[in-house]
Amino acid sequence: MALQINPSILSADFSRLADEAKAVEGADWLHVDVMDNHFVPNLTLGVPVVESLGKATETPLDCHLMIDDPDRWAPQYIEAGAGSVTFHVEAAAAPVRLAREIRAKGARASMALKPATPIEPYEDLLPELDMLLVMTVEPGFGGQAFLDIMLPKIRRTRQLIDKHGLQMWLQVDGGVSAATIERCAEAGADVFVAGSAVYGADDPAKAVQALRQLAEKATGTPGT
Ligand SMILES: O=C(CO)[C@H](O)[C@H](O)COP(=O)(O)O
Repeated sequence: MALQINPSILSADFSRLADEAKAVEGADWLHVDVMDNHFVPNLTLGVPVVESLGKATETPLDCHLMIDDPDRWAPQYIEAGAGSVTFHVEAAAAPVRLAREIRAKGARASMALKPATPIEPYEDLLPELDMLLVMTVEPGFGGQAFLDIMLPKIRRTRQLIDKHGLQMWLQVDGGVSAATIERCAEAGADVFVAGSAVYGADDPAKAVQALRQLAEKATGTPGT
């Protein structure tokens, strides 16, 4: 199992996005939170900014669409340079068709679950996905406290992935920090989004390394 740390640009200084992206080169992916002020009560950035970010960094872009109508918008984020696109199952009209379209366009297909959305109804969809994102805060804002009531869902999702013999990744996002990453890793997550824990640190690149070491220690697994 590869362990990956994905800094979330949501916690960066938006007036210096290119520099902030460069500050975490060495991370596995740059997590880009797209919010539309409808699906979540916050507004961040859209396709043109993703396109510019892609030109500013060598780190591949992991775009998390917290938006209504991802069926319509996801292809545009791939064309803008996203290497992985996550849509919310609560917002997608046709999640299977959307996952297939994302893969057909050459990106990794990922589906997210808000905290109150269970994994079990979506077991049969797992083979259509390259990653499943279990939100560990209510989506919309960085800097929230980790919801440890999500740990059983992370465990159950890992069991389903293993039961089906899938190689897909299991991502967690929200409140992931030095204080919580080991519990997430022990529960079976292998991709960790961290916003304030990385960009709130004096040295974001060192914070990425420190988080990676903690996740590796918790699982006894070297990362990528
Ligand atoms: O999706 C998100 C919020 O909806 C962010 O990626 C997440 O909150 C990261 O910030 P932090 O690590 O500070 O919680």
